[in-house]
Amino acid sequence: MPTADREVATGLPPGVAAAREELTPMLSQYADLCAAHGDALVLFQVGDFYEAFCEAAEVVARVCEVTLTERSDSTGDYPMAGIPIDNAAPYLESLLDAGYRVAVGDQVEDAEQASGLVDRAVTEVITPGTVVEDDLLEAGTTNYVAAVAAGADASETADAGPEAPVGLAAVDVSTGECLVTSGDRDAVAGELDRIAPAELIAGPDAPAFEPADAENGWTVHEYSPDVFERRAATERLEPYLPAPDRRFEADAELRAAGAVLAYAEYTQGDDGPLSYVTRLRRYDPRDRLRLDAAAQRSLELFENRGLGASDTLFDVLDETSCALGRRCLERWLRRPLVDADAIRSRHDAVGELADRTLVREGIADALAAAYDLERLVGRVSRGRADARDLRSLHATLAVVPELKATLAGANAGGDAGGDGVGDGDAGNADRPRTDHLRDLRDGLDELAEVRELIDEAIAVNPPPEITDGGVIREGFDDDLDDLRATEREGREWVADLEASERERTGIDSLSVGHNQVHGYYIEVTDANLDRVPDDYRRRQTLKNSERYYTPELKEREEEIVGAAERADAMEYELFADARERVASETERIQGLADALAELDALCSLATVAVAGDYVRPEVRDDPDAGVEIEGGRHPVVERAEASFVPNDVDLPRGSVAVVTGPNMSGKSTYMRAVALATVLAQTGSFVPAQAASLPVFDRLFTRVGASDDIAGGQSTFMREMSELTEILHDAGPDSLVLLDEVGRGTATTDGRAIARAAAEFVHDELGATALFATHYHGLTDLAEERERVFNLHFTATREDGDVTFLHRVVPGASSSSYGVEVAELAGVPGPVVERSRSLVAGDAGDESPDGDVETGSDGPDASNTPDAPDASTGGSDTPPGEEEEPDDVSLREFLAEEGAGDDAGRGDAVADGDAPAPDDGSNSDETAGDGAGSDLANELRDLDLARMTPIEALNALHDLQSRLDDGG
Ligand SMILES: Nc1ncnc2c1ncn2[C@@H]1O[C@H](COP(=O)(O)OP(=O)(O)OP(=O)(O)O)[C@@H](O)[C@H]1O
Repeated sequence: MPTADREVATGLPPGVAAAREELTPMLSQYADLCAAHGDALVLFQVGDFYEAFCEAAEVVARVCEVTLTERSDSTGDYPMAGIPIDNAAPYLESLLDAGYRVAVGDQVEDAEQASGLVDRAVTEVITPGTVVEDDLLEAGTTNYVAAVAAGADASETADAGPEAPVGLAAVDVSTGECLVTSGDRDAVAGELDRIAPAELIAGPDAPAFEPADAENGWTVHEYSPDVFERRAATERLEPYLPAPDRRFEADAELRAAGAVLAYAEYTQGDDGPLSYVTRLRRYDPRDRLRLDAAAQRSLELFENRGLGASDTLFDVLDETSCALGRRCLERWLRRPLVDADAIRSRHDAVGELADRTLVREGIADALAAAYDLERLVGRVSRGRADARDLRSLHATLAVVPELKATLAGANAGGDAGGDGVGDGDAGNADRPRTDHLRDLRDGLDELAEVRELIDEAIAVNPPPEITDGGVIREGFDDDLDDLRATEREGREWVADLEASERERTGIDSLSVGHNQVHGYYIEVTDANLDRVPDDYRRRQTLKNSERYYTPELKEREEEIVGAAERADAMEYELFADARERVASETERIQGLADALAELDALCSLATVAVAGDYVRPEVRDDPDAGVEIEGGRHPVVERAEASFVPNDVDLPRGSVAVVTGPNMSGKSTYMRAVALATVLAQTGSFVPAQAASLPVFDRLFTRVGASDDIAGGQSTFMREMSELTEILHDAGPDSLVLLDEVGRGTATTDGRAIARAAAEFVHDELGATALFATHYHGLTDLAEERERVFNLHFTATREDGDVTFLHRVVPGASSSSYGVEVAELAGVPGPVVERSRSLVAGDAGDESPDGDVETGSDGPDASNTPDAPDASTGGSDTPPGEEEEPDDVSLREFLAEEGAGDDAGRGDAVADGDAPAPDDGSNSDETAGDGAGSDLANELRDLDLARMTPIEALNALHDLQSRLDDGG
């Protein structure tokens, strides 16, 4: 979240306020704008610069790193700082990053035409959530401002608790997209996480919503509470949709929608309704797979947390050709579907595009020429588009006939063979294969009249300015052509003048020129002045020459200048008129933008499916359907791992798979791969597997190891527990739950008890389908006690002390965590590793022999699969919570963790395998040795590792180790 630079208040700078009586007219105008925009920093146009004065100037100078100058006038001396208008974007970005809203005070009349002070007005308030400038917006992303509002009985809402309805509305001011929904506090919090607005304005009685990720979250801004009033909101919405009070289910929705549009209008210069906001889409969060911020983060959908490969799922999926498609794909991935037919329909289209290589490539090539239609049409209807924008719009419209033809080819082609992908362009039947693509093709609006209008009206390579002429194409308007012809002929006449005057006067060095101040002139050197004709009038005297004009030249000049000026003005009018005519088709252009975006997103999914060898999942909407995947892979990790090992998944509905195995063996990767397959399938994508049959889940929960906050100690555990709380409250039979190392943020005994109780609750009470990775091997005996709990584990082999991870999942429970080996692999110093080994040996006795653990006597019982749930497990015999963990296990836990990094070591499991650890006290003393060693052992025992940060623990360990080396 931007750090608001709040040392100096926005609005009227104190220095300007103090001198209010003595201000010059210009500063007085500045003061008025500041006073009217008390929540913003006003940038005030003075010629080619945006200026700020007094304390505001100091802010601009500091934040934008520009020079602070001093201005003197009748007001006195005061600071001033400015940024160039031509290159304002980076400076505006710095101000936004520093937490400011910027009110742009533009000159709104031509300085040359103004009699006296130039009129200025705030034309736009730039805020993080409402920027529309391309330079400040990332291509292909959405940028929302959102509003949250309480319902009609607002005064009661604050006390009404978390169940009271909250309205949420979000608008992307650059494209006009507007979403409206409502739900209880938790549902709205989840939606906010998903929408990820850049800015949030909250109604007077709305609950406070904090972003889950403070770094990338939204800025909360205060805004006038009046706009949240029911009547004000209704009036605000009327220009956007008829009878708004009847269109919204919840009163809170109406208020949120009215408020967010009030704010959006305010930031766009308060010029009335935003004509390009043509659709307010109401939706119910339950119509989409609910993925809260924790799930989005832990599955690394959009943000890489540096735990594995460097990409995100979105990076893997994004093969889009244009910004429209990229934004659409992002929306899809943030909001996967829950309607099985809609999912299948997307799969149909992806399948067809995957099969038709030439068609797919043709579409991708065509779309690569498409500009960001949504943002273009936004600029057109805001009256901000220039001639180049209209040309970009034309280039994008020109793509449509080509796309239609290409798609016609797709539909005319035959079936290339089942659900396999990338089978080529075989066959020639003339029946459309998928309704989805056929509908898309039929819906592509060519907007031929708009395309023709732009083509006829706008010059092919227009200049950036629309006021200086050159933007209207010749032949579009006869009057304009006449004026341009007059101008051209005049210039040609002037061009010929030099030769004719030389001939007439006999002065070979005579020249004809032009400058801004004096216009056209005839220049004669002093040596030839005696030959100057009588009709020459002196215009200017230079050092060695004189400049003249003739009455005819003057007349011609006036003709040229007059024609040029009138032509420029006329061009502007013609341009504005053309722009308005295009703007009147905003809704159709937005419809086309939607279709192009969808086509691009589908093509992207198809390209990824072919390149990544994905398969179309069977989507089952019967309530008993479970997850069945053959040869499943993790779509992101497989790109970084040259030899990724595919694994099968057989997770019946409502079952809980307890996944054990060594550190680094692939447990988390496996569990995430299952969740990602669900997300991909419900997004409409194929999945990385040989075969997959998947149910439609309505919510996906993740609670993944407390590994990302190493200094957090207690608070990390608190967060872990509050995430767990949410799952245990909200998950149900249609939820998929991933629990990864629940309980590891606290002391082993407590953690283990919590893990077990949570697993039991998920199974007994929630009936959710769950994967539960743990190093608490005792949990595996749940499989014996609960009908739908079964064990899976990951294998490793150990030869000559070297551990090899096979990354292969097999039924049954695991025996060892290999925490010490992982610590060694990670480079923990030899003496510490050796000492750990001897401690492990002391604990485990002879029960964890070296060698292949997969098939050894302490290996898992392969029969304990969902098909054979009654088989025995390899888990501990002692129920968790009842067994006192030997104290030195905590040391090993720490060693493994420190050594293997965040995702690796969870060493508690070393003593937690099949073989129960020997009883505590005596063993610890024994392994620690006599004398100094036993003192050290006592000190070790007394360390309260659960309350230490890893760094503190490492220091303590280092100290003990040095004393051991020194003989105590
Ligand atoms: N199926 C696989 N094929 C190849 N490599 C894999 C596979 N699964 C995981 N890996 C590799 O092993 C690493 C560790 O995997 P992962 O984090 O899933 O292990 P883990 O068992 O959850 O570890 P820990 O218990 O220490 O958290 C991954 O980063 C990846 O590089």
